[in-house]
Amino acid sequence: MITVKQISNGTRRRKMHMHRLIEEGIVLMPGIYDALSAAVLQSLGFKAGFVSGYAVSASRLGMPDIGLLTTPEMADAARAICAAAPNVAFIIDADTGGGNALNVQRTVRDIIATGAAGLFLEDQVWPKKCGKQVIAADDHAAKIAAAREAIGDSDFFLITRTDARATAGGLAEAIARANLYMEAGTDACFVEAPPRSDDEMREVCKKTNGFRAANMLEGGYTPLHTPQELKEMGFHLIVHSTTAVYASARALIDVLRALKDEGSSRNHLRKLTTFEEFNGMIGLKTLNEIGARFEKFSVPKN
Ligand SMILES: C[C@@](O)(CC(=O)O)C(=O)O
Ligand SMILES: [Mg+2]
Repeated sequence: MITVKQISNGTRRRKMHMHRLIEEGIVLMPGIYDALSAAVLQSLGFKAGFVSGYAVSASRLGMPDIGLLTTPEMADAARAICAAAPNVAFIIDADTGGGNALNVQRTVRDIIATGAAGLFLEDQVWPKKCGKQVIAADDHAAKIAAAREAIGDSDFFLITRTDARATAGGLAEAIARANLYMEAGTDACFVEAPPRSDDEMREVCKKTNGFRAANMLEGGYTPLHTPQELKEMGFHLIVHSTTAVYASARALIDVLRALKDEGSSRNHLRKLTTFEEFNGMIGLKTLNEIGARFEKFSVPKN
């Protein structure tokens, strides 16, 4: 097992929250996209979650993930999400960080201020193109160094994603980039776009240094695996970026179609949460208790 000490270079010195979660076991991070999906995640006891650009773009803009969602919009979403589920460590999908090294530093500071535990920074050309293109490896390494500088002493975890697998350089280029980015100061790498077989996934783990993330994208090229299987391959973090947003869309389509067709929801109540379950999930009881304490409050008289 890789230890924090082994992957630390001179600029990263202390154990962060995410390092502790990794040491407890492989970290499963469902992708969520708003305060409600974050509250569901927390109510189920997840310790970590991923704020997916794909899902936030869909839920906030009703648009595909093609670079239309802006970095401040993502920070705003992250703020609401972190406030709704303070017990969960969230990694925010910061895409390319909004531009050059200066934009990246501003993005890092903005995202730290949301209360998030870390972010993803990818080497794609911005705005994203159909057919992936990546910026020069050294330019992205410079953005990582800039992000590391902005992180400073904050308890904040940096995951760098490379999309070079889908370009002419293929898997070898993606692996070389992942290792360069580790040298530049990232905490973990994520070779995306994607490892297309178990053999490629194992090769990524064998040939890259540091912590590794895998993305389990339903309907994608990468085979879907359990946490145990991914751990045995050598991964440390698992992102399920689309599971929750696809599940929500499925549930909405099914129940609203039934309502449209039948004019009533009465035959479909099992597909809905109950009033009690829903209120419990968003903390009504606790908030009522706090409210009641202050209703009875009076300043003690000497
Ligand atoms: C992880 C992702 O970036 C989707 C992807 O490109 O694989 C997201 O936004 O959830
Ligand atoms: Mg994304």
